Amino acid sequence: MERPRSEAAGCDYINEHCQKWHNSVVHCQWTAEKGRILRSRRSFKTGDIIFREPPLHLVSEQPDNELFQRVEKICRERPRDFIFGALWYWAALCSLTAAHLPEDRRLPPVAEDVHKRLLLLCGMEITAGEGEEAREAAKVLVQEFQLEPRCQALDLERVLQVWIVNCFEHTDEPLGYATYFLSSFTSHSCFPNAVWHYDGDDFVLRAREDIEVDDEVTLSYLSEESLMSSSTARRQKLKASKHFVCRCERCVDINDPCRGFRCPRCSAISLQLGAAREDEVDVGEEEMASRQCENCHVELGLGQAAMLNAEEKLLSATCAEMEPEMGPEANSASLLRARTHCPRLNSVRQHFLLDQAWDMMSVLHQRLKHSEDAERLMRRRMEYQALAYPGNSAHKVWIQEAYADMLVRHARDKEPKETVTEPAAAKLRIASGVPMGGAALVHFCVGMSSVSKPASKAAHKGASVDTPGRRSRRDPKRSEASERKAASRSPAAGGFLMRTCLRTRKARSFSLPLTGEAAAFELTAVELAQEVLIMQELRKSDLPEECYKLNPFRHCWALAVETAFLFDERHSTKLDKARGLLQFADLKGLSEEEMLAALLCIFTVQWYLARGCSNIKCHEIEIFLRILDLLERNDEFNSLYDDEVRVSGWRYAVDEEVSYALARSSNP
Ligand SMILES: C[S@@+](CC[C@H](N)C(=O)[O-])C[C@H]1O[C@@H](n2cnc3c(N)ncnc32)[C@H](O)[C@@H]1O
Repeated sequence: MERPRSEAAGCDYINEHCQKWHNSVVHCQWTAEKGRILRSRRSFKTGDIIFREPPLHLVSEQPDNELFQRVEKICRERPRDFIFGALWYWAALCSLTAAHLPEDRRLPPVAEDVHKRLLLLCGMEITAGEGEEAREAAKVLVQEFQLEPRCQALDLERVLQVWIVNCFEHTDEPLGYATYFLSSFTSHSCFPNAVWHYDGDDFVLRAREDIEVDDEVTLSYLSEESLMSSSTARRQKLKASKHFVCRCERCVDINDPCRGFRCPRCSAISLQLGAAREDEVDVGEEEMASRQCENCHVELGLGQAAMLNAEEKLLSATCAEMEPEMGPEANSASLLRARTHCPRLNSVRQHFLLDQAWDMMSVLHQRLKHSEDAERLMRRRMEYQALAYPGNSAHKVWIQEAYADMLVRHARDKEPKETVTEPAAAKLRIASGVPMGGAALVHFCVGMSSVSKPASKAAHKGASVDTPGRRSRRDPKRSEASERKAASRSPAAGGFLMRTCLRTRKARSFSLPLTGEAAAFELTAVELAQEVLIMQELRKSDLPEECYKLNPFRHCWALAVETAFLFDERHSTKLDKARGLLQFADLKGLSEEEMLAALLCIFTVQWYLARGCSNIKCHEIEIFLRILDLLERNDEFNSLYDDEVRVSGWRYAVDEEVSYALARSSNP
């Protein structure tokens, strides 16, 4: 009798595993469209941890190991057969069981159950069929390491495929790869409701949007930037790298807000002419000709379709032409050409290629000191992106940050530097919608900490944009560390640095219980203080000299000033409080870390409240209250203040503001 599909696909085993280790928070299910998927068994709020799991298997380069050296040598000598880096093959060799290995066991074996779970990742139990054959590389390695008769080339080929499809880059030096079990059954979506990050070795999956019971849990295999491109472009990318056609809700929508065209007949912007349908990875001219504009309902026709295609190609060529000129030595010839071409593109509208062109054009404009043009293009990018992607997006925030930085830079170019003080700069940032350089922290420290900022095209031509690759076949030569280094040199790298720190050293700080159980609260004042130190780094270049004079809290002071300006009407009170805190710390020897931490929290919460953000129930408030707890218990601190400004007074004020903001957000 044929086994039920779910059992054949290992779903029963996966669900038992999930019950044992993850309290059945998700349920694995077989679907004809996507294979095994995970459905949520409970609801999650944005930022909540869905589950965390340790690696199933970790493998690193071992430059001193003679066996690893042999693999490296073979890779060097036979590049046609060994198309991946040596670590991929080493990982496969290190994934065999004792039963596969020769008696001498010089290769480290894995336990039987680890091997079984590794094979399940690729659905080997389902797919391994007759006619399956190992490739040359596996055959060569089996011979080289004398693995036969215990291990056949096909056995090695299978574990190699497991690594290729399911690998996460884990460490930089030495380069190390990891596989995870449950996480590997999460489907991709171009509108994902989850996001992952590391916490030490653990893989942590968090809600990126609110998730309801029975919702499928998805994450993005594409970079944040790629999520801004058209359904056809996204599908092409996934097809090329992961060999499947995406059927997520954005890809199957008959509207594609990333590939809009102006209808040649009625002039309205149509989002349907270029949207992918069914399993299309491309919408050819003929297919487009048969499409109707959703506004005038007239079929496009071949002639008009050819014109739209020609315009799109011209735009694509213009982008390609500009890209090589984005390095530091760039001249403005490509800008002149782009400026000539782009206005001719009357029909390409609400289109991701335009967004890319504006990106490069704004950088070039900036270099030529055409500040108004540069700003205008950034605003158009923000408009495009607001429509293009419907949810939380790190990419949107990066662009806003870059725009805010640009406004400040331009103001300082125009006026004597000292007149654009930090408070004035803060005001400019407010106008841009992102008042503080660390806005990405506020929005994304929970949900988006796994997402790297792509290196600026202008500063780092050719830097990878699809990072970090979930299951990506990354070029192992380009380590994450080198990308990070490159990106940190770019002008708008602040958010990136911050996220990188969160992801690598500090992810733990943000694994806060959003439910409010103080016992499980893991954040320490020192960890928060580290955050402030990162902020200091980001801000050094921006701060006016006088801010630095207030040693030892100079950067915090500048932050205080800036924050105070976010609350114009309460300016003096906040400033006084900040000053009081600093004096207190200075005189009474409260640890610098605690003070810095308190300040950061206060500012973050204030910022949040000022924006009337409906999400305020989340961790910022908890951090703040926790710090207040610390301070409240400190009698010396309290004795310095009269009743009005005592910590308990602050707590009361925060409670009030929280209720007010909550009421406002539910009653706009
Ligand atoms: C890492 S696996 C996820 C688990 C997989 N469903 C399984 O059963 O092993 C990635 C594979 O899942 C399927 N998949 C994931 N997301 C998909 C999507 N949005 N549309 C179609 N197929 C998808 C594709 O077959 C893809 O190669």
